[in-house]
Amino acid sequence: MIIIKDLNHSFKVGKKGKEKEIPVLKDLSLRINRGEIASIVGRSGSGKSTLLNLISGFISPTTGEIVVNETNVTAYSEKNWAKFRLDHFGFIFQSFQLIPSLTTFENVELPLTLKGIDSTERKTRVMELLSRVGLSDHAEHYPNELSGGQQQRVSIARALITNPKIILADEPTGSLDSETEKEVLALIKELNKEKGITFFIITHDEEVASISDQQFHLHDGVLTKGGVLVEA
Ligand SMILES: Nc1ncnc2c1ncn2[C@@H]1O[C@H](COP(=O)(O)OP(=O)(O)OP(=O)(O)O)[C@@H](O)[C@H]1O
Repeated sequence: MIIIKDLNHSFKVGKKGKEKEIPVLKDLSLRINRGEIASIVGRSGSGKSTLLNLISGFISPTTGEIVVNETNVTAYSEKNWAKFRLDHFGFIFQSFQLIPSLTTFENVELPLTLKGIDSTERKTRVMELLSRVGLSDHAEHYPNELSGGQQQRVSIARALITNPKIILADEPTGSLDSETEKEVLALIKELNKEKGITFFIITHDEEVASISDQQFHLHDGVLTKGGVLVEA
């Protein structure tokens, strides 16, 4: 579950001493319930990535509060965030962000290695998940030996391998043709149903938004659809 209360975010731009504050997110409140697919739709520059970066602690809000899975993370240090992120979130990106020098197996295995899981358990979990996303036969392939849709399946497996409760996805089908997009969206929907994972998806695309239980529209940093009054 993600709760955002009265969030404002400004960036400082310009030369030192002459900085200007540019407000990017304005009085934003929203609630994403456990197990739902929520999407945020908005034009380029509306503040979608900024919102995702705030929810995942890569930047801190100017004012307001962020609560993730019952934890108020607003004032978390980078050290706290690093652990929290690994325990609570999986990430999917438009450009897949697989490590080119690692095989499919190794890319999916990496978050488990970072968490200190032993190699026997890693192998079992990775192979189980590769089978679930239909890539058991491609475990030894490198990213450049896979199609775009297959690469996105690897990155979905990598996002799921630590059993996070929340997946944050930034334009997950933005690099895919429309057939492959449909397959990846169907997989996201199935995984959401099977595992009860919450998905928060940034998109330009109404097709992606259409698989969502809840849609937010962001326009120039203001929620024009889906904003709620969140109780203090
Ligand atoms: N680090 C930064 N410093 C200054 N301004 C920034 C920074 N990051 C983003 N911005 C500004 O904040 C606004 C929102 O950017 P953001 O990347 O959140 O939009 P977006 O909706 O994700 O766009 P896109 O769909 O193109 O990725 C833009 O005007 C951008 O120039």
